[in-house]
Amino acid sequence: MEIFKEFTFESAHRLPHVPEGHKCGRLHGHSFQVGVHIQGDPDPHTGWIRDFGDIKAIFKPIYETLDHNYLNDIPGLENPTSEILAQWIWRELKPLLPELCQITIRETCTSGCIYRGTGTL
Ligand SMILES: Nc1nc2c(c(=O)[nH]1)N=C([C@H](O)[C@H](O)COP(=O)(O)OP(=O)(O)OP(=O)(O)O)CN2
Ligand SMILES: [Zn+2]
Repeated sequence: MEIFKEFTFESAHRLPHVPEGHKCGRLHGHSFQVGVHIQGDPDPHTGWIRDFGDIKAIFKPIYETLDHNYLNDIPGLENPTSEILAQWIWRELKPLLPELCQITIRETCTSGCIYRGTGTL
C-alpha cells in the first residue's frame, strides 16, 4: 500500500540552460506542489503505515530550504528543472524516510514530474 503527503511552497527560479529567448530563462516563480509517497503495510494496531504528521515533520527542513527562496542559489539546484528538483528532494529525503517510493512535482497546473528513485543526478 502507498500513502502520500502533499506540500506547497513558493519559490523563484530560472533555467540557465534553455535556448536564448526561452521564457524560462527569465526569473519567475511558481507555487510548487510536492507529493511525498511512501509504501508499506498498515500496522495492525494503529491502522496506518506511518503518521502523516511524521512525514510533515521529516520534510520540514527540506520545505524550509525551498520555501520563499531562489532555487538556483541552493547547492545542487543551480539548474532547477522539475526533474532535477524531484531528484534533489529524493536524495535529501530518502535517508530520513526509507519507505519513500515516489516524489511528484507540480510546477504549474499543467506541468510536472514523477520520480521513483531511478537514474542519477
Ligand atoms: N521538462 C521540463 N520542461 C520545462 C521545465 C522543467 O522543469 N522540465 N520548466 C519550465 C519552466 O520552468 C516553466 O515555468 C513551466 O513550463 P510550462 O509548462 O511551459 O509553463 P506554462 O505556464 O507556459 O504552461 P501552459 O500550460 O503551456 O500555459 C519549462 N519547461
Ligand atoms: Zn518555471
